[in-house]
Amino acid sequence: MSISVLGAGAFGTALAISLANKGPVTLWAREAGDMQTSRQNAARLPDCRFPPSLKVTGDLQEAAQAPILLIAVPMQKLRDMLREHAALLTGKQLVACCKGMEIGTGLGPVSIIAQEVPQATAAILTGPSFASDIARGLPTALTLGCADDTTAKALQKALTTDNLRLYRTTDTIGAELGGALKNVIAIACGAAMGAGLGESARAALLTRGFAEMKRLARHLDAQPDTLAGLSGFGDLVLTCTSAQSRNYRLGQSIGEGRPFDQTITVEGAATARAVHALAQDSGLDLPITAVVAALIENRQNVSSAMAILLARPLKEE
Ligand SMILES: NC(=O)C1=CN([C@@H]2O[C@H](COP(=O)(O)OP(=O)(O)OC[C@H]3O[C@@H](n4cnc5c(N)ncnc54)[C@H](O)[C@@H]3O)[C@@H](O)[C@H]2O)C=CC1
Ligand SMILES: O=C(CO)COP(=O)(O)O
Repeated sequence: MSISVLGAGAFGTALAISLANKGPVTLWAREAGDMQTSRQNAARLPDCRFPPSLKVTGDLQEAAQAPILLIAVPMQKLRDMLREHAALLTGKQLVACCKGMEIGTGLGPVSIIAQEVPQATAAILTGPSFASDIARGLPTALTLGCADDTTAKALQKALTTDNLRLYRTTDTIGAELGGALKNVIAIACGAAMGAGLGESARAALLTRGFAEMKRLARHLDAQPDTLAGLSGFGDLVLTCTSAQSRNYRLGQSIGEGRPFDQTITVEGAATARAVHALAQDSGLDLPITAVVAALIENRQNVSSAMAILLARPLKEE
């Protein structure tokens, strides 16, 4: 079954390379020209050559011929992209590969697909994976979420490769929450490390951040167990401990008081604000998310944020 990837950033390109080692793949890029001639994505994934079975196109109509379309654009761009191209995407299996919650609605990618392309089947691919690891063929395990288990099984089979092992779940809300929220906690961990607060502080933030993730999952009727899987615990561990992560690096730069390149995709910054607003509306206690939103908006610095967390009432774990 042919597959296309829509969005040719680091992750879309990496997935296209990996899947093209198994069968034909089309990668849709808004600016396809350079990649078509150089057979690599020099800007996002330098030195990862495209296999011959990977076709790059600037024509979405051509890419949208495939029944399975992986969508790898940044979360806050997803709704506009779907809306603009809804006619081409209708009836397809749309697999969101982005991680985050939308500012203004607090919704994740599966819900947004359902709203914008109601005649499509919505799924999500998420979990611990750096684009360069996938592109280089290093072993990686991810979660495929789709509400319909029969489709989930078919997508799991279609998207598994020799190096990319997929587990599946029908809990799409849990799967998308895991990928979205780990980025917020990674910013907190990076900030603590950047400010020199130490690895014990990072372990505390990671663990209490995980408690927050499960709290929000319960509130949104997701299964807290999903958060203990690859999307959630797995991605939290990866992103909170590696300077390969852009979210972690943004946190580090906040902790060190350095500016950060605004052109880099850092999903956790918008997601912190989206989730903090959702928590405020529903009276949910998400203290780490609240201080990350405050750090992003320059309403707190790392030492005042840490003081807020440490001064909270003592409670049962
Ligand atoms: N880079 C990574 O290691 C991983 C990234 N992801 C997720 O993948 C998503 C994309 O991230 P990256 O590829 O890393 O970002 P990126 O910044 O490398 O690339 C984003 C791409 O989206 C394209 N784009 C933006 N708006 C578009 C639109 N309306 N139509 C078509 N294309 C559009 C841009 O041209 C760019 O090529 C994010 O949600 C991220 O969390 C998930 C796992 C790993
Ligand atoms: O999602 C990722 C790893 O699973 C990539 O993390 P960053 O977006 O923080 O680089």
